[in-house]
Amino acid sequence: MGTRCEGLRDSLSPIAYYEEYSHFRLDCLKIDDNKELSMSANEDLAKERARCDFNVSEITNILDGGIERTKQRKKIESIALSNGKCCDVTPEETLGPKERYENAIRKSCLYTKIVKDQVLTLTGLEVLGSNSSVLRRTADAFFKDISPFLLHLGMFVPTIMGQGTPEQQSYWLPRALDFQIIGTYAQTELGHGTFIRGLETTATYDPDTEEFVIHSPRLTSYKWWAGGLGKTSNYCIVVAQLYTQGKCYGIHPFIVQIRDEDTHMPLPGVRVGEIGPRMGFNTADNGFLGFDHYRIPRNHMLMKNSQVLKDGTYVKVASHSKLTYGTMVFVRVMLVNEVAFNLAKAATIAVRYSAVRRQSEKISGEPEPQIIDYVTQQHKLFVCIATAHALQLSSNWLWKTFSAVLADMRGGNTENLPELHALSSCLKALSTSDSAALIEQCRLACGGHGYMLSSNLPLLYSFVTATRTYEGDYTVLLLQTARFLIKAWEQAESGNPVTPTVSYMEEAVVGNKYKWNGSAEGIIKAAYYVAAGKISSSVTSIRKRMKNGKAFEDAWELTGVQLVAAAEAHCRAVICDVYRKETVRLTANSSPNVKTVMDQLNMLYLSHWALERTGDLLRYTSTTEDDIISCQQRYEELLAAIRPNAVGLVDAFDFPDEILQSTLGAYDGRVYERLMEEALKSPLNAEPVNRSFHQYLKPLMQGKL
Ligand SMILES: CCCCCCCC/C=C\CCCCCCCCCC(=O)SCCNC(=O)CCNC(=O)[C@H](O)C(C)(C)COP(=O)(O)OP(=O)(O)OC[C@H]1O[C@@H](n2cnc3c(N)ncnc32)[C@H](O)[C@@H]1OP(=O)(O)O
Ligand SMILES: Cc1cc2nc3c(=O)[nH]c(=O)nc-3n(C[C@H](O)[C@H](O)[C@H](O)COP(=O)(O)OP(=O)(O)OC[C@H]3O[C@@H](n4cnc5c(N)ncnc54)[C@H](O)[C@@H]3O)c2cc1C
Repeated sequence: MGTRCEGLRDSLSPIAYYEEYSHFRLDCLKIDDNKELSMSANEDLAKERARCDFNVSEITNILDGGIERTKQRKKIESIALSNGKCCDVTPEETLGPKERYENAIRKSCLYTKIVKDQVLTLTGLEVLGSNSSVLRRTADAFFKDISPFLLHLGMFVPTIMGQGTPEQQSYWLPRALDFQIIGTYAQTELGHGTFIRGLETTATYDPDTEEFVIHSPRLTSYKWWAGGLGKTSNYCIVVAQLYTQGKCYGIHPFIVQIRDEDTHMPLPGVRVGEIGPRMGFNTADNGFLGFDHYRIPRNHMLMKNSQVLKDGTYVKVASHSKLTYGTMVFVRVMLVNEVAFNLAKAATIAVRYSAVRRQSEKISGEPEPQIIDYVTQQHKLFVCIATAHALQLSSNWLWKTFSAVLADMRGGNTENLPELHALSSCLKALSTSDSAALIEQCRLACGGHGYMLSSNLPLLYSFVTATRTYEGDYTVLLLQTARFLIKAWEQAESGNPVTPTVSYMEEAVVGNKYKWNGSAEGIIKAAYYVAAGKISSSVTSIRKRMKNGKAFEDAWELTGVQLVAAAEAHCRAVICDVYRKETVRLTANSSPNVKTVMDQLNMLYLSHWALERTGDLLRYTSTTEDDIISCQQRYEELLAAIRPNAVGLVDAFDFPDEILQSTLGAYDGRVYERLMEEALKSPLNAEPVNRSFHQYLKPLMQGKL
């Protein structure tokens, strides 16, 4: 579909290509076969690029984290994409489930080999650290859906790094990084996903043989969901309840071999398979796994945070009881980046398409406008670009926070872990929820063609909507943040110091109402006051319920709706704040027009959320109706100001066509030609008459059924 993919079939024009594969003439489709489908780029998009008034690559560099990082990313992308083998001649989505999986494995091996042979030599292990988002982004040129290797690199390897002792790491990591073994992360069970203390798989230590006995006592204890588990992995991290010397010590991670390294057959005592079709992730062989008194060596328990000695003595090493949850915190941090990237893709597709698509008449008899010229379309799309920026910059900031807390923890200081947990939980919840909703908005903004799988918007949605659930459900994670906020509020009330991300509480506990001021800083402050107001209301409700005789747990449960809203408001204020500060910092030395357009996007995001939350502003601050009216007016002015630069802004995300994989979003804007080219690849078009005609239709139509 992209330029390099076309190279695969360079010698054939689209029509000749179709005829070659379809065995019948295109006149059946009433296309004049003397005319080639247009190969030239769309003129409207060319005009959009000509009118863009800022230097596109400057914004690309900002989003990448600097010019050197852009160069590095482009180098990695060009290595991976240069051989053209990433493309499928037959669209992935037209294959049956088995063929899709096999094709995904073929491409995963191909991509892995490119990474091992060419990318690693360039970057070293950095490719799995600060460059992992580049690796992830480039992988999308190979997979429209998900690679079965995602969990290997995304969770298996990070768990060994985060939970293994140095000896365990030096044994397992070289094998895993060289793909001599492939693993996944099997935590969730049929019966429990959220409440991990309730997991039922057991790991019982037997000092006589110095082994753990892994067992699934009942159906609900079967592991369920792990990506790459069904058919691909031969090892996995199993999270199980640890029993030793007759006592249960709670859940712990174990490395478990599930398949023979040579034959790939499941080992005796292991029952493993794939869980069946799902809304997305259909190339990721998500699996189930059960154990029948299956034995593993003692040193296969990951022992960085706690150990079982040879005689069965349990030793707690870690200074914080939740360090075993470390991989989840890491992945939540990574996911903010992941969804920012997917939203940027959707925005690129929808904005480019909206510049190409013409529909209706603004003024009777006048030429049909580009749909991007409707203010309602701008309202749907520009917030998507702004949110992609907001989440990308918040994700960089969160990554820095995560790295700092990790460094502290290496020195034994876990003081900042609760704040990191609260932040990563709410940022994961909001970023995934916002991105899923906005990707769907992009699909709707593309009308009927957005519904085509070849637009790539449905697949992007089905992937991103899952991120709202996995790695901690939206509501559940916001309730975790709420626990932290309520405690912080009580600290602030009693005059004790609070941590940086909740320092706004110190001023807000006094109870004054904030007077609205429409500047960026004013909106951010108002957002913090809304958060404080909601936290305060939640505290009041809990206290009232307890005064009326409820236990704390019941009062908390009954206040759940308010608590989720409070955590949401807190997180929104943090995103607004970080997005503003990072925009100002990162554009300090930018050219004036880049500064202006980045500021406009930032103001658009802030005004958008102020308008979305007018009820809250009226309730928790001294905002008046006139303030809301002027905010609305400013918002509409921003839509108009951003409009000429919209295509430039999505070009700045710098997605090669191979990564976008979209008929609607390709750089040259040949939307209609690409839609037809893809339609012609449908297996149903491979023959002029389908056999069902003879088998069913004809007998029905002739009354012979
Ligand atoms: C070829 C391909 C190339 C690809 C390139 C690869 C690059 C990879 C890059 C990135 C992509 C990554 C993609 C990965 C895909 C992942 C797929 C999905 C995987 C999964 O879903 S795995 C399963 C995840 N499961 C969950 O998240 C479960 C959610 N539940 C929980 O986390 C917990 O049960 C709970 C937090 C809800 C509750 O825990 P519980 O023990 O019951 O605790 P509480 O009693 O509620 O709280 C006690 C106390 O502890 C605090 N606390 C809880 N959790 C943490 C924590 N993690 N850290 C610190 N503190 C924690 C809690 O707040 C309480 O504190 P308090 O008492 O209030 O002070
Ligand atoms: C595509 C995909 C891939 C996945 N990959 C993996 C993987 O590789 N490895 C792995 O181990 N797992 C994986 N999972 C599982 C995933 O982590 C869980 O599904 C997720 O954590 C949610 O848990 P659950 O399914 O038990 O939902 P539930 O907890 O049953 O949630 C159902 C509803 O109940 C609500 N709820 C639950 N508890 C509470 C509460 N305390 N308070 C208020 N409301 C509550 C939730 O908000 C939700 O609305 C994957 C899931 C998906 C969809």
